[in-house]
Amino acid sequence: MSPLSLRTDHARRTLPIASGRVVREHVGVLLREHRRPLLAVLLWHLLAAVVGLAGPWVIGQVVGTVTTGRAAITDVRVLVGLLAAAVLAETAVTWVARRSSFVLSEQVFAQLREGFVASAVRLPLSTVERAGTGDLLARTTNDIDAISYVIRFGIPTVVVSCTTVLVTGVATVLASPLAALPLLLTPLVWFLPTRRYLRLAGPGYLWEHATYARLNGVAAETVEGAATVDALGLSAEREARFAEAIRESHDAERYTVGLRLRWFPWLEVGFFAPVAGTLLWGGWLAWEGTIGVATATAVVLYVQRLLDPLGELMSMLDEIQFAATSMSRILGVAEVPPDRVATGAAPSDDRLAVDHVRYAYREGRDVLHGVSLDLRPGERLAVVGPSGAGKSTLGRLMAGVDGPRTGRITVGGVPLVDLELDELRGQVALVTQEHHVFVGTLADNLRLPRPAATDDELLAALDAVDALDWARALPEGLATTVGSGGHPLTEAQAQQLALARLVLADPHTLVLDEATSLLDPRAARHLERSLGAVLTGRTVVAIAHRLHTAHDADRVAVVDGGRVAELGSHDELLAADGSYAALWRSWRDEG
Ligand SMILES: Nc1ncnc2c1ncn2[C@@H]1O[C@H](COP(=O)(O)OP(=O)(O)OP(=O)(O)O)[C@@H](O)[C@H]1O
Repeated sequence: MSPLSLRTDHARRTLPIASGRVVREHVGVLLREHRRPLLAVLLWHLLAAVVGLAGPWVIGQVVGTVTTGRAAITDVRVLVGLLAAAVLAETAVTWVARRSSFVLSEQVFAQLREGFVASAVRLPLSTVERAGTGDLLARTTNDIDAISYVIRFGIPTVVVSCTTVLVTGVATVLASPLAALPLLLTPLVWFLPTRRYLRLAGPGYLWEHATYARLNGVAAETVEGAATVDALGLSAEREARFAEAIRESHDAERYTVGLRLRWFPWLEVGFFAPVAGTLLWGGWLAWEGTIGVATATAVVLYVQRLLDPLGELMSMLDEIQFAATSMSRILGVAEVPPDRVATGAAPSDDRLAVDHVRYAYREGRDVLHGVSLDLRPGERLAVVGPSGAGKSTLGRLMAGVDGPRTGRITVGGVPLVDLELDELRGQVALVTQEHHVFVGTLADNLRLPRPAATDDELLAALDAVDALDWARALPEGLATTVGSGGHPLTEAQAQQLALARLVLADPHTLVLDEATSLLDPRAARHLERSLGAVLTGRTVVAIAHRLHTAHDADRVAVVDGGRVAELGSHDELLAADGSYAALWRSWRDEG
């Protein structure tokens, strides 16, 4: 497979990538929004470039005066004084110009980063899961870094270089159009190689970025699953994955380095040809007497002065090309369509209803085939069935994590996906085995669902889940920093923290997805007591993998092959003698 078709393959698997037109439009909007400061920056740099012209002109005068052989020492002194003043003025104006462009760059960068963070946190969970965390991580780190470099150093460099090149170029031509002719060599040498480079570099850099995303994904997965890697002896497998991801990055980098290696020599030729040209050509013109020595000297110095900014401009062009692909990845995050649009409709009651729901993770492959279920407020419904039947998928849909492909899941008559997320979480919540403790105080962690909760309410929520004792025993109580790097919490404590958050969110319906199955039995019993307190008075859907949960439930739904095969109370289903009765008998006999 060619590098570029590989790149396209990568792009399909990752989050969207904005088109070049979207990137250009966004840059246009940014420039328009910062029009005034940008104009000020341009004027300062223009002034710096004009002041900078004085130096070569004065040197030209010194050379011209000295070569006449009749120079008075006072004339030379005056010129040297002028030169010193020109250098001082250039330094001062350049300092002000650079400072103003740095301030502008920081403002633009902050705006871009805030926009990205806002889009990233709004991403639908299903999209992040499908794309993998590596891609999002790479966009948050590598891409933001690339853009930050270009905005912080690129904008100032481009502005300085363009104005210097423009002003110096015009001054050179004004000094002597004839002597400035070798300047034309530069565009002649650069045109074709630069066009080719720009055509290939964009896709090449996109490919490179995609391989970084893959590498990040493998690294993040390995760190997150370090305990599993260790327990199952998966180091060799992880190493092989790393090696493959690194090889892919290496191939991508080789490709883009190859592009640069073929482009750079032409840049070098384009730099030095006009200097050598003006030196020879200007020298000959002065020798012939067509122009004066002072003019020839000034033209050669001007052309030489063009070299640095041109060099910086060209190397920035490469960085800009790299950052433009980063920008298309950053802006691409905002192109993910929302998976829900709040309509403002308010549920009329607490009834959750599933109506002919179909759902597919991959197009054309439904895993739920027209599921309908009506929950009775306050009941406990156990969902049982063989592995892969669609229980967890149904649970996610009933909690509004994903929207159905067709059909409706409503609460009080309003589809879950029509509710604001905050509103939804006050109606129905999913309880899983995954309980993230965020870095912050215990109080911060508890207040996530209800930022306005008082300390007393937090303590009451902890008490409700039997967690008050250990929470009080923490070094600083509610103010103790927990989460990565903070005071360590046990797995059971982290789960209780999540349950206390649920008490504060106070949804009327809970979907439990095997919430206690991974804990050791003692912790599980303790946690079940805490859970029991949270469940009281709420409608509960328990995705059950132990049948005794089903036995205790008001009703049992047997899901098989993405359909509700049986629905009724434990006794009714036993009497019906269907698949539930068979499952129950085999479980009881095993027990
Ligand atoms: N993220 C996903 N991407 C693609 N397919 C998925 C995904 N999650 C689940 N599936 C598929 O959907 C089907 C239903 O899976 P689901 O996890 O809902 O079943 P389950 O009844 O909860 O199984 P288990 O009891 O083993 O957890 C399975 O065929 C599964 O392979």
